[in-house]
This record gives sequence, structure tokens and C-alpha cells, in this order.
Amino acid sequence: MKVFKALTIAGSDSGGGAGIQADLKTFQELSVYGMSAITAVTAQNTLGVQGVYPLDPEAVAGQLDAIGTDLPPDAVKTGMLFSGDIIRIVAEKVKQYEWSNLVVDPVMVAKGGSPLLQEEAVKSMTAHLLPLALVTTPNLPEAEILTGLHIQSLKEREEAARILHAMGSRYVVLKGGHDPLTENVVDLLYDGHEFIYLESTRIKTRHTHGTGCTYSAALAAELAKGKSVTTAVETAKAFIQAAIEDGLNIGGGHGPTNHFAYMNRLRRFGHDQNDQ
Ligand SMILES: Nc1ncnc2c1ncn2[C@@H]1O[C@H](COP(=O)(O)OP(=O)(O)O)[C@@H](O)[C@H]1O
Ligand SMILES: Cc1ncc(COP(=O)(O)OP(=O)(O)O)c(N)n1
Repeated sequence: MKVFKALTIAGSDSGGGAGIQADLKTFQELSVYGMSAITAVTAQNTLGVQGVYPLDPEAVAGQLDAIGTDLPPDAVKTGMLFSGDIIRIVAEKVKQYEWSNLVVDPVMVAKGGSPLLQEEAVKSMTAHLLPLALVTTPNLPEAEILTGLHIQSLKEREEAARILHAMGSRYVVLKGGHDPLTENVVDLLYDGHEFIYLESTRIKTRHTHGTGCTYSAALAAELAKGKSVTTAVETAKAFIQAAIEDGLNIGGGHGPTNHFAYMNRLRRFGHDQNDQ
């Protein structure tokens, strides 16, 4: 049996809802062997981020070499990268090891407002990493910063997706979770030719910690299994929808999404089918 492997290059969330921890849980749920290269350690829980401790770029390079020389991943995703120096090292290693199934989640700010990327690193992201991406998955505020557009209408979302595609990402998923005005959540997938809208019911909950990380990890896991980008995006959307619907009311603040939910439902559905 082939073992599909995915690598996350991201920050650690001590609370377990976002970052490396969310990614590895998602990989595991989707039957993909998970590997990690940690860029920064955060002291974080459902109430917010209490501390950020970046790693030396050399430590990131060392982890990527350890993986690149022995455990070639079938897909790679990036999350919190923190600095321009780390971004440049990651881009260098992605090229050196020819990792082509790259999902770039351009993480910038945690939901509570804590910065997870230095302001001056945005330029490195567009110059060095986006051109290597198979898919990039910005939320609306991230897309505004990357493109310089003020995004309100669907037309402006399409324009932002066009710009991000022109920056080098072969596919763009513009996530719509941050649009408070729409009743449904609308994500936009662009492949350079057509726009595909993925719409789902907006779940009214405050337990959404780690939605973006979980979504991009599910996407990377499906790509690792050889799925097309469109199919992987559809599965990632179903995965995050279930994870938010069954969000975990733990801690005193924004609880994490439920990484068990999607597979639990599939297992339950399979079980019911067999019983009939
Ligand atoms: N309240 C919600 N109900 C349903 N889906 C949501 C909700 N919030 C976010 N999502 C979905 O979760 C994913 C992450 O979205 P978003 O919140 O925009 O990104 P991020 O977590 O990076 O800020 C997207 O697929 C989005 O559609
Ligand atoms: C270590 C770490 N990485 C990324 C994030 C941001 O994750 P996201 O999925 O966007 O979730 P929220 O911050 O919106 O809860 C993070 N918080 N920590």
C-alpha cells in the first residue's frame, strides 16, 4: 500500500487548534502521513496569542533538509512563516527539492489580532513563495494586503484572484469567512481561466479557531493523494464545514474546530448504509 506523505511548514500552537497541530490532526484524519517543519513556537490558547518565539532560519532549513533527503513529501503546505528570512529559506528548499504540490496559506494575523508575520515579510511572500505555489489560500484581509486592493464586491474578489494568479500561484482560493455581510460563506477558486464559487451555510459559532490552517491542511492532504486541485478544494470545504459545525466548546474563548467531525460523519454514514 502506498503511504501518502504531506509536510506542513508552520508555527506551533500550544492550544492545539491551529498551526502545526491542526495540520497534523487533519493529515491524520485524511489518512495521510504527516511531517512538520516548525518555524516558530507560539504560546497560545482559545483566548489568544500570549507569545511568539521564532526559530532561527537555520533550524528551519535543517528540518527541511532532514525531510528532503529522506522523506520526500507528496504535498507541502506553508502556514505561519513569521519573517522574510524564513520565507526565503523555505522558497530555496522548495526549489532545491522540487516540491511542486505546494499550498501557500499566507498566514498574517491570528483571529485575536496578534501578528504572525512581520510586515516587511509580505514582499518576500509575493517575490519568493507565491511564484512556487500550486495553490494559495488567502482570506479576504490577506488578499487585500497581498494585492493592495480594497475588496468588497464579488468583482473585486475576482480581480484580487487574477492578481494573485499573475503573481505566480497557479490556482487561487480566496476564502470568504471574513465577509460579515453575506448569509452564506462564499469561497472563490480561480485557475487562471474560470471562477468557481463554493458556497456553504455560514455557521453561527465562535468556535472557529484554526479554520484557515485546517482548510489548507485538508487541501494539501488531498493533493498528496493525487486528487485534482478542484476535487481537493471541494473535499477541503466539506472537511472545514463539518469541523466548524461540530466546533469544540473547550477553553474560555474561541474554541477550535473539530478535526474528527468529517471522518466521523463519513464513518457514521458508511455504517448506516451497511445496516440497511
Ligand atoms: N462561520 C463559518 N461558517 C462556515 N464556513 C466558514 C465559516 N468561517 C469560515 N469558514 C470557512 O472556513 C475556511 C477558512 O475561512 P476564513 O475564515 O476565511 O479563513 P482564515 O481562517 O484563514 O481566516 C473557508 O473555507 C471558509 O469558507
Ligand atoms: C501557530 C499559528 N498558525 C496560524 C494561526 C492562524 O490560524 P487560522 O487558521 O487563521 O486561525 P485563527 O487564528 O483565525 O484562529 C495561528 N493562530 N497560530
